[in-house]
Amino acid sequence: MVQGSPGSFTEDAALKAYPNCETIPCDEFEEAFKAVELWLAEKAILPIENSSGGSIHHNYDLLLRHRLHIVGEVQFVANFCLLALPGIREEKLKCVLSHPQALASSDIVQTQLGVARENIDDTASAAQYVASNGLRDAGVVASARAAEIYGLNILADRIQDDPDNITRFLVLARDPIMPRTDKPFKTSIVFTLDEGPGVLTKALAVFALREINLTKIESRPQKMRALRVVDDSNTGRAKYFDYLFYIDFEASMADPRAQNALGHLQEFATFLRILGCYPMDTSL
Ligand SMILES: O=C(O)C(=O)C[C@]1(C(=O)O)C=C[C@@H](O)C=C1
Repeated sequence: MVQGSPGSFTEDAALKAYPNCETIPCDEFEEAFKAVELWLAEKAILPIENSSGGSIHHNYDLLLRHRLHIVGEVQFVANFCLLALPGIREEKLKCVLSHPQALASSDIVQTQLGVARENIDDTASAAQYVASNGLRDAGVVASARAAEIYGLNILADRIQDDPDNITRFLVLARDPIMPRTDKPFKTSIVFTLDEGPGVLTKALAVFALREINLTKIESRPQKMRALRVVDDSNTGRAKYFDYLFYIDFEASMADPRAQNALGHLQEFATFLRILGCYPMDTSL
C-alpha cells in the first residue's frame, strides 16, 4: 500500500524493496496504515525523512497512533525531472505542479523558471493531473517513470540541487519480524521522560555506555497534552511543553547490548515503545 498515484517515488521505493510486489495506491498516509490493519494490504510503505527536507513529521505521529511494526527501511535516491505535455517547451510554462518537497529541492523550479508553483499531494498525481487535463502551460516535477506512465515529455533530468537527494522510507506490517544478529539491524523506539536537567542526556547515555550508535533522534509534541505542569520548590508551578522522543539505533533486539540498554531506559522513561527492529538498508 503506497501513498500517491502510480509512478510516485514511494512506489519506486516499494518496487526497490519488493521487485515483484503489487502496489496499491492511496491518497493519504493514514489510509495506508488502515489498509494493513484491515488486512487489505500486507505492508505499507511511507517516507519518513529526506536528506534535504528533513523529517516527515506527520508520519512520526502516525507511527505512534497506529500499532503497526516497522519491518524494513528503504533508502532511495529520487531523481526529479521537469515534465510537460509533448511539444511544450520550457518557455511556454506558466506554472509547475508537484509535491512541495520536490518543488523546494530545485533552484531551477524555485527561481530560474520564474513561474508559479502549485503543491500537489505527490509527484505522480501532479503528472496525472497535467496529462489528463491537457494543461499546456503547466510543468510537473516527477520521475522519469511518471513521464512514461502519463505520456509526458522530459524537458530536464536530475534537476535537484543535491544530486544525492535521498529519501528514507519505512516498511510497516501487522507483525514484527524476528530480530537477527547475522546482518546489520536497526531498532526504532519512542519514549517520554520526566522534566528535569540532564534527563535526555541520561537517556542517551544508556546507548553510549554500550557503544550503540544512534542514527536518528526526533522530538515531537505530545498531542492532546501540550503542557506538563510541574510543581517546583524554586520556581513554583511551571508549565513545560511535553515531548515524545523518537530514536533509531544500530543494534538488533537479539543483541544483549540493545536489551540491556532498553531495560536501563525503562527504569526511568515514563513511556517506552519499540516501533520495530529491522534490517538496515546498506544498498547506497
Ligand atoms: O510524491 C512522491 O512521489 C512521493 O513518493 C512522496 C515524496 C515525499 O513525501 O517526500 C517522496 C520522495 C520525494 O522526495 C518526493 C516526495
